[in-house]
Amino acid sequence: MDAISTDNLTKRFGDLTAVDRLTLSVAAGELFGLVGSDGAGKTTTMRMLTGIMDPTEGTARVMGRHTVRESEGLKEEIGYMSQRFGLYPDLTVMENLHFYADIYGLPRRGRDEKINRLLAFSNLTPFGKRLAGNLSGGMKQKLGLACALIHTPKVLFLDEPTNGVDPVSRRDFWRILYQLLREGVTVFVATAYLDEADRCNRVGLIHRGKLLACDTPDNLKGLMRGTILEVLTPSPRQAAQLLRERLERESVGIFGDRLHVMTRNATETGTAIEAILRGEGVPLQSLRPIEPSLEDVLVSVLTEEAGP
Ligand SMILES: Nc1ncnc2c1ncn2[C@@H]1O[C@H](COP(=O)(O)OP(=O)(O)OP(=O)(O)O)[C@@H](O)[C@H]1O
Repeated sequence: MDAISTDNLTKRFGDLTAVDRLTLSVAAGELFGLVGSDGAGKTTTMRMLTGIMDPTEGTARVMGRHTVRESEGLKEEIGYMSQRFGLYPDLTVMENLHFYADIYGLPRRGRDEKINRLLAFSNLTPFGKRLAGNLSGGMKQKLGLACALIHTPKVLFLDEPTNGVDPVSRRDFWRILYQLLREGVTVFVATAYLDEADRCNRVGLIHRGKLLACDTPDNLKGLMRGTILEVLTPSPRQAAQLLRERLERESVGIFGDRLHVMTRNATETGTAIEAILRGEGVPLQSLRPIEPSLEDVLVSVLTEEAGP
């Protein structure tokens, strides 16, 4: 049985179609990433999958339960960490966990053991008595996760869980997610970070409510039509501006200190890049074709979607 399956799941707000005929399935034990920029429809999808919002059309099932007709039973099966997950800043870490244990009606017997296990699991044991409001961003995130796991859900929904969290805490958070996967939990994570998407078993690219592509990160990279040329120069911004002005069909992105130029004809574009930069006196340190990243794939899929 699939852990999650949707059939033409659609949500409209007036004239706006926030989620547009989304059909996908996620196998039990899978780590699935829903990737898209702000406003793409990730949160709305998640709200429908968790039974918080009814779809306008279409259906979804999670662990076999219909998200509208069986929303009560559904809540026992799932954990949901929303973007503004409800931690109580005036309660301690421990008290927050007890509060969620009460909400989910966890039996008294075994409750302390469960809470201690979750504290250890999320590396929060030394902070049990600290007020949640005084935790760092990364620790708040981990406490939110621990609260979402209090009733041992089979499917975990995470809406941009590491947004605004420092890179070390993000890595830590993902280590915890992998541990959950080993325990057989299915994880459905929405993210705008493409490096996080790369860690998922499968990824769905969503844009303006539509699922544009859905596959393993490697297969998605295989969708790229064309080549990425990596340009290394001490003046990436100036170079990007020049290349955007002069190259007609190619898209130019800045990735840290280097540029990615997406092209259908690597030889011709390579020669053009050299000539443009030389002509303007911009030094070129290196120019080479590279493997596309998921970010390149997203740009390429979106460019095609937008049309010529
Ligand atoms: N309750 C609502 N009423 C009207 N429009 C809404 C509502 N909720 C979301 N939208 C709109 O639906 C679209 C999709 O929003 P959604 O929050 O699902 O996107 P998202 O991919 O999760 O982005 P973000 O990361 O910014 O939350 C947006 O245009 C948003 O403005």
